[in-house]
Amino acid sequence: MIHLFNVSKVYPNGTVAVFDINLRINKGEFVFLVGPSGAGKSTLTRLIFREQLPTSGQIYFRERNVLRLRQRELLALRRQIGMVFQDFRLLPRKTVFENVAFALEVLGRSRRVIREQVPLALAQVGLTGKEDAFPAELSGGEQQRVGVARAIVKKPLLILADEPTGNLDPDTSWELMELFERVNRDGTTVVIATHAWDIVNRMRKRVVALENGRLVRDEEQGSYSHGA
Ligand SMILES: Nc1ncnc2c1ncn2[C@@H]1O[C@H](COP(=O)(O)OP(=O)(O)OP(=O)(O)O)[C@@H](O)[C@H]1O
Repeated sequence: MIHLFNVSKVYPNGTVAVFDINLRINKGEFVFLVGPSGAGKSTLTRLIFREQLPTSGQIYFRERNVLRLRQRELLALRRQIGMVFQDFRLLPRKTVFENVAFALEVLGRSRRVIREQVPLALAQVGLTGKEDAFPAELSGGEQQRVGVARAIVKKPLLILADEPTGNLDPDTSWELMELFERVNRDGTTVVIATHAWDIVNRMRKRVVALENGRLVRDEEQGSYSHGA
């Protein structure tokens, strides 16, 4: 599904954020992208979402070269990827329902589809009954579940989460991981950038480790040592 060939990213200030990465992620996989702060995890997720362009190398999403997409194809790519962020990025003046609905509105979905799909997504993340609440009225864990509902409501092929538990306590983090696991069991590919080593070690999933922008380890049922 995702294929990176010799991908490097050098920011304009000269920082080499990602260096010569080769990586293949297949449909249906659950992958943790780990590494210390500054290792290049966020940059890699931004490259896959094509929010950033690599300085060199090639990136394919479903056999399409994402560097050669026209505007329409770029929108199609983003429709197939649900992003989840550390800081939730909810719209504060919109309710839970409206936040999730917005993801479909920007895709031009009809009101009928929105009325049908938003409650389903909210039920999937366990937020039925919270439709009319505003983000500030929710706990961090609930806000992140809205973030996940917003990502899954588009029925993406891939969920790309950047440090999704960074603002959550351990119990809430676990609940979120169980949610990602359920989404993955239903067939969605899940890639999570994190330095939550305790969660990674308990989940026993594929672990791709970055250090100083380099891919240093790629293991099935991998682990991540504390402080690494
Ligand atoms: N827009 C930018 N301009 C210049 N340098 C950047 C930019 N974004 C990131 N960097 C640098 O690139 C390197 C990789 O950063 P990145 O955010 O990808 O790492 P990370 O592994 O996600 O870190 P963290 O866990 O702290 O989020 C770091 O040295 C960072 O300072």
